[in-house]
Amino acid sequence: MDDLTKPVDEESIKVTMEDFLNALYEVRPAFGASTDDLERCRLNGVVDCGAQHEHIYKRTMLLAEQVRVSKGSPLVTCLLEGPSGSGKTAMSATIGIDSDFPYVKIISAESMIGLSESSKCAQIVKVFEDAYKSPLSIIILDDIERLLEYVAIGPRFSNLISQTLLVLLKRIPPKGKNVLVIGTTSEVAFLDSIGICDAFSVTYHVPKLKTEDARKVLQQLNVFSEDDIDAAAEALNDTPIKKLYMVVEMAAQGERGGAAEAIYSGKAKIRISHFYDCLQDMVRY
Ligand SMILES: Nc1ncnc2c1ncn2[C@@H]1O[C@H](COP(=O)(O)OP(=O)(O)OP(=O)(O)O)[C@@H](O)[C@H]1O
Repeated sequence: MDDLTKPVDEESIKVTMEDFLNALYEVRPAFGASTDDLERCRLNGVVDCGAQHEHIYKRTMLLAEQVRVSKGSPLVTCLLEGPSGSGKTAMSATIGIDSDFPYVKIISAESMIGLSESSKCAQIVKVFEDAYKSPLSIIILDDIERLLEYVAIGPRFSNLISQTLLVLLKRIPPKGKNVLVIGTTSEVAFLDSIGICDAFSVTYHVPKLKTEDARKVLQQLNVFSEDDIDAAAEALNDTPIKKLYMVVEMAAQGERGGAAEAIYSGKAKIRISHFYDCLQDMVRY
């Protein structure tokens, strides 16, 4: 409004349904399980990745159950460590969703990009403070080494964030508030060296897939013919689930591209020779 002497056009200052909806989506509640964030960590859905993954999932769900009924230990902390791409974040997100806890938040480096060290600390503390207001909470500290700004050369990391995490991992929540903290890392030796591993009550190793695990995943994806599935699984021995998805997706495009739809709808299958070629291309990714 440039000219304040003009009569007010009432139509233009009315709040419309569109304004209301925009505001509603803009203001995100601090509480509640952030299901969208969690779902984004498992865009491929969830497939059965074999016995070891299943075992860790069950054990961590038991910890969530322990937190739910606990009177005496309001804080349980669990570290999932393993090679990059082995499925640690997806598993934590699945536990966050399946636990049905009223407050589930994931703290990741992506959500704090560009922030200063002290702002990151403040944000991490805020998530814990919010959790202390809910009777049951899960906090996922994703890729702890990245939260700590760890660089292998040096090695360098943020001592401020590391000290903050150490305090939070040991701070007992207020009476009647129970918290499960799940941390993930692919740099367990580094976390051990700065005492963060010791701050967790339990640590589980999330491994790469073995031949039989890869076979299970490939069977569920249903993109190879029965004759080729064993050979493909054999070639994928000791592969992280992330790499398996990547190579299958590449191979599903076909040699000339455009084959993915037919393959994922079950009308065609991936040619094993093309699959080997794609795998070879990904010696390191
Ligand atoms: N059980 C599963 N079913 C289907 N897809 C999965 C499963 N586990 C992991 N994935 C997929 O594999 C990819 C890598 O998983 P994720 O990010 O959880 O690995 P990570 O171990 O946390 O990796 P990083 O250490 O690099 O963070 C993701 O795209 C995820 O969707």
